Amino acid sequence: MATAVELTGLTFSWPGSSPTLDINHWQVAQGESVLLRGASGSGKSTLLSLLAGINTPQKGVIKLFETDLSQLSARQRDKFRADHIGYIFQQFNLLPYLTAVENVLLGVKFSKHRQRKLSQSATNTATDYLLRLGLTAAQQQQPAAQLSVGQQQRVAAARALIGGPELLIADEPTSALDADRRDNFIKLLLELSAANNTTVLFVTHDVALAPYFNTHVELTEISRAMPDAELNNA
Ligand SMILES: Nc1ncnc2c1ncn2[C@@H]1O[C@H](COP(=O)(O)OP(=O)(O)OP(=O)(O)O)[C@@H](O)[C@H]1O
Repeated sequence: MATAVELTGLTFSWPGSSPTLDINHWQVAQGESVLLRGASGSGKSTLLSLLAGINTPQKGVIKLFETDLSQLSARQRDKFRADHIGYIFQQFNLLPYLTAVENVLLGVKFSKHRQRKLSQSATNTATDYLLRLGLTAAQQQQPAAQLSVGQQQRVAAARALIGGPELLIADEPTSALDADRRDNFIKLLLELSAANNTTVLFVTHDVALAPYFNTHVELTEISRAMPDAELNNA
């Protein structure tokens, strides 16, 4: 099976700190759905930011679908991210004055590659995803700032999924959802991902989500670094 993610000899430190991550080797196969767990402060979001090319490691190689990110300029990394990665951030990063639909459309706006993968118009896809995620037609036309936190979370998911990115990175995307909505959300997210052969890396503290994923990884299993005090009892 083709490899989606491959990390080799990777270390990353924030300025003035001991290494947050020290990963000898880790790989994820294409189409796999990975649940990534770890204590608070252990470096999960840091790892995701490296995979998305937002930060770069001091040492080591990050390959995504055979592309070595270190060989790309910052601009090329931005393009690579826009084309191939859907990212659901912990804080969603929606534009507050744009409507829910307009926010979702941002997911394909900067990528011809993702536009070409749409099977219907971008707007129809956006409204279809939002409807399936439980936002009414009226809610879809509201500015993001007027939506509840749980609704914003689902808008962020639709934006990440539109245009079938090869890799979906999700950082605690269910924290604001109640149990019913969370289960529907995760099922739909994985269903849409599987339909597009999207590889999923999903960070959560919620153990109830474990059965939905085919691979479970604890950050300390792949990274030797033991950063700050919060890890002492991990
Ligand atoms: N922008 C930053 N600048 C400096 N240090 C940072 C920055 N972001 C994170 N860190 C540090 O890196 C370490 C790992 O943080 P990170 O956010 O990756 O952990 P996490 O596992 O995602 O935590 P949580 O589960 O609480 O979200 C922490 O010690 C944190 O203080």
